[in-house]
Amino acid sequence: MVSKRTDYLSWDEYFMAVALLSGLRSKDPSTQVGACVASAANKIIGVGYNGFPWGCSDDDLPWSREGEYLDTKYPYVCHAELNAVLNSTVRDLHDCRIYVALFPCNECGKVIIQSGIREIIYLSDKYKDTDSVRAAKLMFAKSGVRCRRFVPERASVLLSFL
Ligand SMILES: Nc1ccn([C@H]2C[C@H](O)[C@@H](COP(=O)(O)O)O2)c(=O)n1
Ligand SMILES: [Zn+2]
Repeated sequence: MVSKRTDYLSWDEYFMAVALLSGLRSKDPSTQVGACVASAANKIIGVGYNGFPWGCSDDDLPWSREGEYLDTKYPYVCHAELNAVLNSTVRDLHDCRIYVALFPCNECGKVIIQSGIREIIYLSDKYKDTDSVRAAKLMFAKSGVRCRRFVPERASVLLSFL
């Protein structure tokens, strides 16, 4: 009898890989973030990546990190989590989880909580010492939104077009 494959992706690996793949669409030169919303039944409900809003050309607005606030990307860029929630095929995200490459900021934290998402699975927490992430964690704790770090059991997932 032929046995089934054993090295298939776990649900966590699958949704995190989709999040990371989505992040490859980002034009941000320094940090590319992708996010994937999954339902309790393990269906993909929405994906997103960080980028400028509709109608705001990637070539017109600044991608700088430093300088006058209005000359940086920060006031303009939509975060991956916001886009994943807004791109969702259903409006009610109760009991969904979101996979994201980078721990959510406070603004996305509010969106995640209000959408009904119950769990955040993140890869990096590189901005953990910022007030934004501290505020997000405080809100998640109060709202009962669980947060857990994705602990990889394999170093990479290979995609090949050849
Ligand atoms: N959870 C997050 C955090 C950040 N982003 C976006 C916002 C920017 O485009 C970029 C961060 O840029 P950096 O300050 O590292 O140059 O990542 C996001 O989508 N989700
Ligand atoms: Zn954010």
